[in-house]
Amino acid sequence: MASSRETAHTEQGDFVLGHLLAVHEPGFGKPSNLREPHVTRDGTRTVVTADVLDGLRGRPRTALYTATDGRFRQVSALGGSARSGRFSPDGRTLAFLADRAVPGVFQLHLRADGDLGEAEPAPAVPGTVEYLHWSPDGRRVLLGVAGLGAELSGGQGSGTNHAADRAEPWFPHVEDEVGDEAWRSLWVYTPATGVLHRLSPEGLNCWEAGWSGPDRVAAISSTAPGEDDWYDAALTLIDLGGGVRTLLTSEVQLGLPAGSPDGRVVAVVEAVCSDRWLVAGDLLLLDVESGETRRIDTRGVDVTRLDWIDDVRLGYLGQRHLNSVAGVLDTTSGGVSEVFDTPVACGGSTGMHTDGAFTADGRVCTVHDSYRLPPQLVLSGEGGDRVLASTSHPGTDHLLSVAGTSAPVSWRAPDGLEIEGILCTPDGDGPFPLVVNIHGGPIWQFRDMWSMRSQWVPLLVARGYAVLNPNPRGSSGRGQAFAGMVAGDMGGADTHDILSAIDALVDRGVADPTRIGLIGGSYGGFMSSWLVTQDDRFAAAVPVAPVTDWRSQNLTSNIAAWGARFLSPSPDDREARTLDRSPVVHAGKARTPCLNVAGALDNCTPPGQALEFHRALRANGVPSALVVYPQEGHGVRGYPAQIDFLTRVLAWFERHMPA
Ligand SMILES: CSCC[C@H](NC=O)C(=O)N[C@@H](Cc1ccccc1)C(=O)O
Repeated sequence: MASSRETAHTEQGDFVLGHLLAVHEPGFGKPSNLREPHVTRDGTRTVVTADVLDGLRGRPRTALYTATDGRFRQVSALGGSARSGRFSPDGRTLAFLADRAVPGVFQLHLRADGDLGEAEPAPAVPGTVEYLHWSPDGRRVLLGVAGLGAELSGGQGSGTNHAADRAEPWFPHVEDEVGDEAWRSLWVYTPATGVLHRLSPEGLNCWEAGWSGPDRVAAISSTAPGEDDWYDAALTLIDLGGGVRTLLTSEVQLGLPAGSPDGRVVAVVEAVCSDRWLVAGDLLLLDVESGETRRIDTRGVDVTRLDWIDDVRLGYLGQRHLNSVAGVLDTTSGGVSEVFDTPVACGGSTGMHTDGAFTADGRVCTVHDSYRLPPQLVLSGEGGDRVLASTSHPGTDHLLSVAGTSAPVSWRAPDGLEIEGILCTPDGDGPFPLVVNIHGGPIWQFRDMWSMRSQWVPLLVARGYAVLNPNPRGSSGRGQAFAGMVAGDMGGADTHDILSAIDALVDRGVADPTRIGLIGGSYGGFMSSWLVTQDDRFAAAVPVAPVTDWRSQNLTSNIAAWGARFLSPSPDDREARTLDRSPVVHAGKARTPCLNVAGALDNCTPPGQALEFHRALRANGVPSALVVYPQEGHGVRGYPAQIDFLTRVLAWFERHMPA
């Protein structure tokens, strides 16, 4: 095992570094993960955001690419990062976000067709632009702007935007009245006049918005800017004069607002959610004049993306069981026709959920990836899939040569409910030592994705471990009733969904019952800590960014109110649940060696959570190590921290349950 002071020069350290270099070095400077696929309505031009690693240091920058003649070509050569490319409705101007002036602070840039020079920056907004949308008439651009003190969601890495980076090292962390920099606002830029103006009024925090006709915007907004306030946000309509009208509130969460080009209908997704911007659920249509709401039958698809093709046709993408689905809804008749239904993850490896954009004739531009398919940009339609360009290179070939294979699996929970997942196995016959990789959220979903979205999965398979990626109740893709089963029962029935998976894989000869391990981040970190207190079969566990004590989590997290409500919807038994679902309270029952990992800058699951469980395990004589990365938030994202983290993960499993 590596010492606490260094990870270099261990066998695992050498292996991890060699593995990462073999996988990434051939791709240095090239597009790797792809997200935000976009296409002109005539289908002739595409743009996509890609991660670009220049070396194993820091975090990847992002760049914009288009696909021509089967290859990716970088769209803009501005320094820094660029993302969120969107063509104007006539396809002639590309708008995108770039942080050329101040790293991490994104501003709007525009490049017109036939313009040989670099893109021109629009006037700067006070903050960083998170997303942009062209108005349906192409005259204006809507900008979603986060103040530099606005909180980031767990999926964004937690912490705040940039205020902390600018402070001197001696400067204290201050929590006081909410300042202007904490808010999210909407701005409108008119390219023809060069005028930029703020649209949303003071006191309205706009999390997400889209146009509703050329003169109004549909927004998900709340009256306070804290991360917890998102869970109660309403759908509002804001006109260009700043007038605000509430269209819809919900018992659960609302997201992905998108108005029809003529402004008569607003589409929105209603879903039970655990994390901001991770929205997968029911499609609702609201008549703006009458306020009448229709729930659309999308045939079991949890909708994750909306794109109006014209005033009547609404394109949507989403997830059904383990598949990605795209369809077109005729909003007049309510009929849907599906464009594809595929086991390939469409944008899942980085974009969290299925994503894509539609052409006028109903084709879909999306990113295909699976455990054995490096991400590629694809245009899909009636004639099948046309691959526009692929991110494969000798490094991805190397990964495929060591990463084994993936397959969908299912099993029955003790109450008879069928649960699904993706099993990754090394070459050869089992039984294998098994690591159960538990996803975060809890409302999210594993699909068959490139690396299963974590470098540790192919790394463990390369060293002889099978890795099960389960979707217990509470996961997306099975409808809102299934997702909602975890609300009010975290660590309840989902515990048995995972234990029954292990029983099934042992029975099937896949897993060796003496070598079962756990790993997971965020909610997956909670479940990894929780499971070792509920069952003694685990040989090793690596909880990352976990919740281990709901009482202190509820006092220190920036999503404390969400946690309390998800523990129990009824305040009456919340106190009892806070105790009996906290791993620290049950640490005396644990026997499993745990490697507890956290980021010092994590506001979502603060590092004290990992510390508490580590100390509680030690107090009970259970082998435990604590690793806190000083520059990381929610999850371990930067290099060289990732090299260190992966080395410690591998060393922990190889020490306690060798393959
Ligand atoms: C993919 S699940 C996303 C929701 C999750 N929140 C809580 O469970 C989350 O924010 N996950 C982040 C951060 C993370 C990654 C790896 C290990 C720990 C945390 C993410 O998956 O990027």
